[in-house]
Amino acid sequence: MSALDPAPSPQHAAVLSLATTVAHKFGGSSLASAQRYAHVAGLLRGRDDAVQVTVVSAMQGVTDALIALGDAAVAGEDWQPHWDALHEKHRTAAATLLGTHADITLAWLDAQFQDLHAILAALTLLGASGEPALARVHGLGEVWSARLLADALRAAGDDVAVLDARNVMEVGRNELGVVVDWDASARRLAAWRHEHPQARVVVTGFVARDAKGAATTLGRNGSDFSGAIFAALFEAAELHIWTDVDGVLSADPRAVPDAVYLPKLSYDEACELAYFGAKVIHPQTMAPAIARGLPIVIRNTFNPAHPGTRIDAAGDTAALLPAKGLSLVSDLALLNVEGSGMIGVPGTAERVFATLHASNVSVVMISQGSSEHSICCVVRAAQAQTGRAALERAFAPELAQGQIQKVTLEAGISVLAAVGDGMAGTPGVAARFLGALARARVNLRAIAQGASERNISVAIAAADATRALRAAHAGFWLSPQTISLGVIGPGKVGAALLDQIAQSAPRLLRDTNLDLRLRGIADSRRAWLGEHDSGDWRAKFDAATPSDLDAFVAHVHAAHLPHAAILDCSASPAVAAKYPDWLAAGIHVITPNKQAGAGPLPHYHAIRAAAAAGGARFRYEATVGAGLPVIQTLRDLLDTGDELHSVEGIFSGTLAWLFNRYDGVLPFAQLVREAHALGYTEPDARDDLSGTDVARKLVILAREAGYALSLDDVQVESLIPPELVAVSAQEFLDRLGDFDDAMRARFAAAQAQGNVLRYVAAFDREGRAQVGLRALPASHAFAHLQLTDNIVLFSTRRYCDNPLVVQGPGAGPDVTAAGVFADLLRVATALGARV
Ligand SMILES: NC(=O)C1=CN([C@@H]2O[C@H](COP(=O)(O)OP(=O)(O)OC[C@H]3O[C@@H](n4cnc5c(N)ncnc54)[C@H](OP(=O)(O)O)[C@@H]3O)[C@@H](O)[C@H]2O)C=CC1
Ligand SMILES: N[C@@H](CC=O)C(=O)O
Repeated sequence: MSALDPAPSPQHAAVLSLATTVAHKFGGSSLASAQRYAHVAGLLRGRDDAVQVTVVSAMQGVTDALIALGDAAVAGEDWQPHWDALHEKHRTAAATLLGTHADITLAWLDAQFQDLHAILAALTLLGASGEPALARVHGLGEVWSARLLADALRAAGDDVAVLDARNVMEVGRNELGVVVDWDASARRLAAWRHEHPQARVVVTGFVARDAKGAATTLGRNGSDFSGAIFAALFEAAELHIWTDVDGVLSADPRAVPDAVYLPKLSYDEACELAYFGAKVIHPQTMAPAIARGLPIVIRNTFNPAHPGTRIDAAGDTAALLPAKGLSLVSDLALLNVEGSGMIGVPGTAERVFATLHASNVSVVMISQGSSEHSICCVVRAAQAQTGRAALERAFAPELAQGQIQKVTLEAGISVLAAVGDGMAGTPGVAARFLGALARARVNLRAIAQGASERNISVAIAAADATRALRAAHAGFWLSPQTISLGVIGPGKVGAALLDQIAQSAPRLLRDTNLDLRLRGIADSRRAWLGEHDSGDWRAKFDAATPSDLDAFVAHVHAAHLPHAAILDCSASPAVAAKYPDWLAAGIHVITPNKQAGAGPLPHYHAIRAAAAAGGARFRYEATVGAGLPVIQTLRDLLDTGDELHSVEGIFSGTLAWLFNRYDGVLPFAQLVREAHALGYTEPDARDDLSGTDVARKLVILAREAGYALSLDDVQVESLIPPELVAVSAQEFLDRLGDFDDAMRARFAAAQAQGNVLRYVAAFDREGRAQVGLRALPASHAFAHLQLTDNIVLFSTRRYCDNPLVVQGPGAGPDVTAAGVFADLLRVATALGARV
């Protein structure tokens, strides 16, 4: 075995090798003040480890202060005030922590600071040539920290040994970083242990010695590495890394507030997540633990009752979901070398990466298609220009010859990675990951998956990063599928919809993992914009402020949320005119407003085209038959290859209700007013009585069946007296009673023939469309409807002898809102929610 072998040899492990030896490592945030040292001491004393080895970082901020002191000394700047401050900080901490037991520690600290003073004075004279002394300075924080913690334990009555790692841990360096000389370190530890057999040992993190015995450090985050090394040297049963979080989360909680805590990870998963910025120890620091199969537990110093995240070889064998977590690296750039001269030529990849290596550019991700036409890699943004310049120099002859067409650099890149042992060998994981990103309209610049199948990484625009992270997190069911909702028109239908959402949202979140997040409500004059839908929407809307529709939609379509939907419950053509833009931007549109489905044909086509191109959904089931599945039934017939022969029925809840109730005695106008009050009519009841609303529904169905029908093509019988066509909606209701005689006469004539009056719509395959009042025999199916019942008869090639019938209540705020809500849930299902 070489002296610099990465794994500790068991025969040279420390003399005390007990299954109950537990190593602990506390970082600077756990040791930020006297109170925290006291807390850590109490935590350690509360454990029943047979042998307890505790590796400590410097007090929070001290290593940075020591580096600054050393730099100031080398630069010949005045370091004395900073030395004073650091000295005072430690004296104060010691005095507060130890109280009446502080004297000896204070004297020791004073001597330590005098030594530091002498080194700094020497560095001031030596300047840049004082590198070894600098390393000594940088590691002093751990020496002081170990003494403070040990003295706190001693003050409480414990027998504690302090191990200065500079006397034991011997390291060298190679191109990949620090290499431990396990044999030498183990020999020294055995000798030290012989002199210090205590069951409690406090060890300085971060610092070590080189082969010549000079002080050195393990570099940034070196204390974690120290923890793993000493856990291995002491042959501990476990290493507990104490930090300020409960454990590892499935994603950065700042970007994904719903990130979940992961109780178990395998070493491989921890390495993948750690590299991508999750709050885990650095992969390199885990190497000694991995080599020995030593479990690492990430724990929270401030919540020691929490079990934390356990990292070991097995990981979470009971995990049900394939992906454990998502991580994101930002501040990256994409370098691409592209050219037909690269195809089939061996050595190009070697040249690309050798060039980047020679320029000290670290490669984060690599992707090459099998055509070999281009090789792209992701690098740190700060190194990107250097990398591109180096590649252009290296490939200058090929660029000049045209064998390589270009070397490009694209800034503003992030890499998102899905990580999990369960991804390996599980078909569909990539589809789920990439599908979630596609539905959130995230464009992928490059993709990489290694043969371990444990990590799939995608390079994306940094601007999409948070949205992508949340979409993928929800796509793997690690967090709820979130849809940002904006409701336009909190009138009768809109209010009912808002009430239904408020009532159902908690259950949907709990049972189906769907997070319907109401973030805006607008009418024609004002809007409430917010972040979350908890609380009474009416109270929120009472506080609405003047707003325009564009600002409202921009808020709802937040970049950080994966999906957005506008629920338009107005009857406004101006709002419907915006649908193509919204759909093109990826916003789903769900509406009972017929102005789009039955509006001008070019506009209708623009809506369809925008939805098809952008991938956003346009759902408008509630426009025909309110909550009844009319459009969906027609779609199902056609999608399965049937042909529409005709459609006929009663499409107006208002008119159905009016003619079901009208008996020639009750004033017709009174019934119209009642229908309006009950919320059956359109905002302007003339839309119903004029037949326009029915004609719109017929146009919507005809268009669904593939006919380019417009409202002008429909033969419409209006029930509006000509005198009331141009008056206001209210005046119409007020004066309609003046014209009751005409309706009474019509009713009497029908009744005399044994008929009933029904307002009927009909369309046939020749494109003939008409709506109007008909006198039908009392035996007719349309004569036996109840209340607001609609009835729609589809005659098709399959349903030719007997039509397919959809029947039920076709108007009213509650049923209409339910139809809109059901459309929203269908969209959510298409987005991956388990509704
Ligand atoms: N009632 C029913 O049974 C059915 C209704 N529908 C459809 O549902 C929709 C709503 O009907 P209903 O709730 O009865 O109507 P209401 O008149 O009760 O509500 C309409 C809402 O839209 C708002 N609104 C109007 N114009 C605009 C605009 N330009 N921008 C933003 N908001 C606007 C209104 O607010 P304000 O004017 O104060 O700004 C009001 O809040 C209609 O399209 C209707 O055809 C569909 C099927 C059945
Ligand atoms: N006013 C309409 C409402 C539904 O579209 C009707 O009465 O049917």
